[in-house]
Amino acid sequence: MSRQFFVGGNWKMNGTTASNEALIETLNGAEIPEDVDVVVAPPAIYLESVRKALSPRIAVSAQNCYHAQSGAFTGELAPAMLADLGITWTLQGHSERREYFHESSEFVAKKTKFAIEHGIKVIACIGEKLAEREDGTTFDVCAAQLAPIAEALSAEQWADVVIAYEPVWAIGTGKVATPDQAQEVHAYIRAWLAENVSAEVAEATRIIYGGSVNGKNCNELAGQPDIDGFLVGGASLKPEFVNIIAARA
Ligand SMILES: CCCS(=O)(=O)CCC(=O)O
Repeated sequence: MSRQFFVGGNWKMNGTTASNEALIETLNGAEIPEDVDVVVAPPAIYLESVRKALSPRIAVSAQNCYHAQSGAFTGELAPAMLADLGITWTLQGHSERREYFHESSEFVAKKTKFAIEHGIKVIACIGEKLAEREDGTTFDVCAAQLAPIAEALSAEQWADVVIAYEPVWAIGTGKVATPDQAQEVHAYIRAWLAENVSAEVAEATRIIYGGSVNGKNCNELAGQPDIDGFLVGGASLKPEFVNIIAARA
């Protein structure tokens, strides 16, 4: 089976109305290959304006959303609100939320399931810290982060999931995993899915790489058999994001 390439841009906590307008103009003018799904994830405050201004060829994602549709959850947003704005994706479990907001893998799984049950697809982020890689526990960490998600979802719900592998030591550092390093973990993740979910889910699920992807390293990474795309940070805020989208083409 060939999996549709997937390129996400995580704007994180960046942007102004002026810089967003300039980036959207670039993206709206870009020729996007038919065999690539493209999603951008602006900060929550800009979701509505970005959705309204951006070509429908590009989907829009939240960077997080809660496991409730309303209630006393100050600062959170609900899947229903995303759907109301035409937002079709959300990130879940980004390492910065695990680190700074102490999100457990069980909490990430609960939010992932709730989002999918309410019509929002999920980019589920997993990945090891530098110390865990140096200790040789990368696979154990990824397995521990995947297990609650596998426990929570039905096989059918995996159709609404993209897994983003993010070696935390490569995020925003300029250090990028080598293609071999990334491929090794992606292959492990796919094998883990085959063993713990199903062969069909393992084959169909996009596993994308995130961690200092840019216009220079994207092609070699895209050539790896189990790298089905990217979740791009800083470079997604620049015109070079268009080159990264075309990496597979
Ligand atoms: C899988 C998450 C990757 S991300 O969204 O943090 C972008 C990576 C980077 O900033 O280098």
